[in-house]
Amino acid sequence: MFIKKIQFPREVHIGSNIIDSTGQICRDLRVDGKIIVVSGKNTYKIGGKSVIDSLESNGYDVDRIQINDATLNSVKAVEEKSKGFSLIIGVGGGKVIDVAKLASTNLGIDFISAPTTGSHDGIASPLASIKDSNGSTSLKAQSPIGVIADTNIISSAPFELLSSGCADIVSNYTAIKDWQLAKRLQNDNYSESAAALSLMTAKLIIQSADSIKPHLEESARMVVKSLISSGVAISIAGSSRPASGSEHKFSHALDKTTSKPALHGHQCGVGTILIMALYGGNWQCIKNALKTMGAPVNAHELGIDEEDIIDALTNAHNIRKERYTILGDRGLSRSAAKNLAVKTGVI
Ligand SMILES: NC(=O)C1=CN([C@@H]2O[C@H](COP(=O)(O)OP(=O)(O)OC[C@H]3O[C@@H](n4cnc5c(N)ncnc54)[C@H](OP(=O)(O)O)[C@@H]3O)[C@@H](O)[C@H]2O)C=CC1
Ligand SMILES: O=C(CO)COP(=O)(O)O
Ligand SMILES: [Zn+2]
Repeated sequence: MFIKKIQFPREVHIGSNIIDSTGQICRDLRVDGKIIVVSGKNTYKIGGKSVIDSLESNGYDVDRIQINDATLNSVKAVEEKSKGFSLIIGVGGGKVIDVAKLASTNLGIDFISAPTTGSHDGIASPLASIKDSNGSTSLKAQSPIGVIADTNIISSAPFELLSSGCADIVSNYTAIKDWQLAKRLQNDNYSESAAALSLMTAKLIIQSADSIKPHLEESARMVVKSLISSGVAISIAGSSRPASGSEHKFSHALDKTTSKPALHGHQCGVGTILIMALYGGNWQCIKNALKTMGAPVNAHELGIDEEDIIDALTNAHNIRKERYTILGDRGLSRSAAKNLAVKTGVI
């Protein structure tokens, strides 16, 4: 019998200074036992410390661990330190949330996601993107039991982090095209509702591009809600397919090739321009929307060498070969990649 399991967060809290209510939220969620807080070097000071203060003032026994990258080594380190704890809270960007999410899954304990940026759509999703020698692997994990998104912290972060989240959502456009193609050519599992939610979220963010402004809590709130909704689409699908296609393969390939990668969402945004052009779609509309949101639209704005863009385009099909996309099994030739990048103004 075919059984499908879909997990969603039980509670989502979005608001100004909501991070200071973490302890009470954990009490309301009936969290019992010791809690460990995972954060990064910057995000400990930005949010981790407030989370710990709030938990301690609500009587919790708390410890913390800092991680620097989203690798299996970091996941192992968190697992080692979290034995005997009943909940992991990830306070940070995508890297921290993915590591905390996967470690909690492996230990069989609960997880709360406390994003300090609106930079990626893994905030509420049940998947973790882990960096490895293949570039990146999307691993099944669990959804958070709760999301605590402090709009004061998120809107105070550098604006590029928020525009990166917007671009990560815009990339749903080409992700869905690839998913539909894989359904037609490979009979891949496809969910109409996940695809519709993912596409609607991308359309809404493009329609609202004008109102996404730096340091405005209302903008942060809108982007976070969209990121959560994109994460829900991922939950329904049970895979990142509604939010990750060949434009993401391009970004993961860039992470491998370039010495100084740009933000995940920004790379995916530029990938979306390129892949939309490959589909013969309205790439100019994608480009204009990204510009309006303040996201990069070319190699120069990404701070990446033009040659690295071509390398990533020609290597992208080798990332996650099992995931069928318009890049097919052979990918782009160097000359085709160059033509595409020149045509779209990416180089
Ligand atoms: N699981 C999923 O479904 C998804 C996962 N991802 C993954 O997420 C990652 C990308 O996330 P992203 O957030 O861009 O990258 P990072 O987590 O690497 O964060 C980028 C930088 O921003 C810093 N930072 C975070 N919050 C703030 C803040 N409020 N103010 C100032 N600096 C801050 C971080 O500090 P610090 O050093 O403290 O961490 C880090 O240096 C990728 O690994 C990607 O693959 C993306 C989409 C979906
Ligand atoms: O980045 C993601 C969705 O935005 C997750 O996708 P991946 O499966 O490509 O890591
Ligand atoms: Zn992404």
